[in-house]
Amino acid sequence: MQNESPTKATELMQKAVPMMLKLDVAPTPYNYGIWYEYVSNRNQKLNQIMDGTLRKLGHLPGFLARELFHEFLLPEEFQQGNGQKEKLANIVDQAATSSKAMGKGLDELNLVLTKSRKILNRADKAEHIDNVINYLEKGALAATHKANQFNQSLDQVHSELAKLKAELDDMKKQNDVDELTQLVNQKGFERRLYEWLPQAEDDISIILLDIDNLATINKQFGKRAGTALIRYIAEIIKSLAVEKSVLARFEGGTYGILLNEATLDFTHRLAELLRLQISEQKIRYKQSKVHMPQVTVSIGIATLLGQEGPEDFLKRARKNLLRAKQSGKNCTSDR
Ligand SMILES: Nc1nc2c(ncn2[C@@H]2O[C@H](COP(=O)(O)OP(=O)(O)OP(=O)(O)O)[C@@H](O)[C@H]2O)c(=O)[nH]1
Repeated sequence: MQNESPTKATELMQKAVPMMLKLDVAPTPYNYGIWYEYVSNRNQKLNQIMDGTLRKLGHLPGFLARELFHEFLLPEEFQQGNGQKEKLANIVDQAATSSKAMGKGLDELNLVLTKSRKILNRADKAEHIDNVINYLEKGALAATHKANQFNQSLDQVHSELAKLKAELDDMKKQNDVDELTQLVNQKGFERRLYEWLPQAEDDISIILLDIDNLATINKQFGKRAGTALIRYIAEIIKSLAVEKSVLARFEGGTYGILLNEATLDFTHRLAELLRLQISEQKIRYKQSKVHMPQVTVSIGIATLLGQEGPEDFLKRARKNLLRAKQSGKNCTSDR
């Protein structure tokens, strides 16, 4: 569920509640959540499934509502079960209770209106009209009271959702960080790649960089030295400070750099700059006077082609990295 403005949320609720009442849908948190999403019309797949089921069965079974809620409304982080899920379910529960009350209020108001119409049809004295006016006034007042309560509860739901969203954003950030280097991890890199691609207007490029012979370095100088080297290369990558980029470490000595507004030519030059900078480093062993042998990296680059999807794009960069390794290492390959 997105963080709507109160006006928009009220609008959606006012659409969802009558539909739920018409189809006699139980106001459970799951139902409330998916019907709210349904009327927002922003999730085509969910709407298709719901339309298809309603066509076939005439109603939406409870178990399906629960499954749809989990599949379409709970982001991955909520599903990891760290209290967020319950918090969200409570919020939905709270909103469902107030939407039920609002639904009842609307029903009562409808009843008042129907009765008033009947009385008016038969009214032939001024005092009848007076009675209808009083009756309508009372009905409208009661409905306004319920609507106010409903709006208050919506405000509360919104502030709680905003809190939850901030918690979730923090969690996402923490989940995306590689502890060793403080760069983004592979999952974070891929997440950005999936976010960037659909709205890509300019050239998007990937640099995949891998330390050459890390296994040998580990063997010769120890794993701690190898790990220190992984951190050191990460610092060199950070020092590039390229705008609109995502700097990541995947695993071992492999790094990924995602660049926005970067042509193949620019990316190639940047990759070569990095490669040369790394190969020129004189790295001392355990802060002694002994230097490690020259440390080199191999690089594969790729620039997004037309309608290419994120997986194929990344696969192409990996292929080019492999080609660089197979061409004798310490070089950059873009095909
Ligand atoms: N020191 C250290 N080594 C790691 C870490 N993670 C993975 N490795 C090691 O990195 C090595 C990577 O080995 P390979 O993938 O064979 O690559 P390589 O030896 O660098 O050889 P090429 O990539 O072909 O140049 C493996 O020996 C892993 O055990 C880490 O966090 N620290």
